[in-house]
Amino acid sequence: MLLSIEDLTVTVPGAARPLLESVSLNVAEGEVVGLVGESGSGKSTTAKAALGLLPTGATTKGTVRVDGSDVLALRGEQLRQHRAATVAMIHQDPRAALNPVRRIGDFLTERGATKDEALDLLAAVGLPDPARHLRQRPHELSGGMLQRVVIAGALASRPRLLLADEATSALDVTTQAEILTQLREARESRGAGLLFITHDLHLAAAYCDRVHVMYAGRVVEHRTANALFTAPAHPYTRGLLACSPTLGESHPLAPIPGKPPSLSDTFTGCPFVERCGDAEADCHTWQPKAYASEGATVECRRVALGNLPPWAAGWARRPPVPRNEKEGAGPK
Ligand SMILES: Nc1ncnc2c1ncn2[C@@H]1O[C@H](COP(=O)(O)OP(=O)(O)OP(=O)(O)O)[C@@H](O)[C@H]1O
Repeated sequence: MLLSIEDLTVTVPGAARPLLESVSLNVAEGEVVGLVGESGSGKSTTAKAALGLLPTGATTKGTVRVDGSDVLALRGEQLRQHRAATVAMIHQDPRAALNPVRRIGDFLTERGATKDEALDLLAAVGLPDPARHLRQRPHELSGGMLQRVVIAGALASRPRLLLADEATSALDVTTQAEILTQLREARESRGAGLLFITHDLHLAAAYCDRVHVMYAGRVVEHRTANALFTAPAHPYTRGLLACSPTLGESHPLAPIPGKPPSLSDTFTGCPFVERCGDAEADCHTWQPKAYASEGATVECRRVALGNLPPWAAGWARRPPVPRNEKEGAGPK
């Protein structure tokens, strides 16, 4: 497995609850894995953990392995090498990644590309005039072109794992589609894995092989993209689908009531209970844990009990079992 995050909990001083709690997530070679959720759910913190980049003063439990290396144990030169060569992160704002006074060519060669490779990379990400772009500075290119440059820069070091954090969210839909295609091709031709972070569940479902849904620092559902889209099991996933518009389908948008919790909010039971239209009294005291069935996991007491709301009936053909506990240790 290229990226393997096991039961990761990240706590920072001053926060009433962990930033991440019991997060488990894998990305295999050549795979595109999605990470979705509202703002503050912990998506970026999860991706940064793969870079060994955690908030100052953070304490951790659990493991993060990339290509076999125990990332949280890397220090000094090993950590620098890991960030420079094994993993590459692409952010939403390309201008933040580029030095405004340096030429595009310098940006690529600083990342290990020769001049010929830099030309090939710019062509590979769909830029029209690579030779000219090499001599240009960031202010001479549009936002969409700069994002392609940043992707070329991420590929220059031939990383094993690409982390795309809302990498296409600021772009118009045509440019977004082209960049997603370039990322997929880059991944296929290089056998890299891609962790794709977005707040757009429809985009994740269309683009990824598997999707993790995060809420309040936890992975509340993990399924194949198709299963997540056609038969969401967690009420939060269903809420995300119901409040995002789709082309060609007319359905009234139904926002999820309430707000995502902040780091000062603590929970006595399921973190989603206050916003959940399907909650029962016991959900207020139910300690969340992941239940697994047929390669998927979900953290919902009703699903764990088999007491499914009608819309989640497609979830499991056999009773789910707790992922982290012995079979039989069922929910309250
Ligand atoms: N360095 C830090 N120190 C303290 N808290 C942090 C730090 N970085 C992130 N957080 C907090 O951790 C929580 C998760 O943040 P994170 O950026 O991972 O969420 P996200 O899902 O990526 O959100 P967004 O979509 O807005 O980027 C938030 O409440 C955030 O304020």
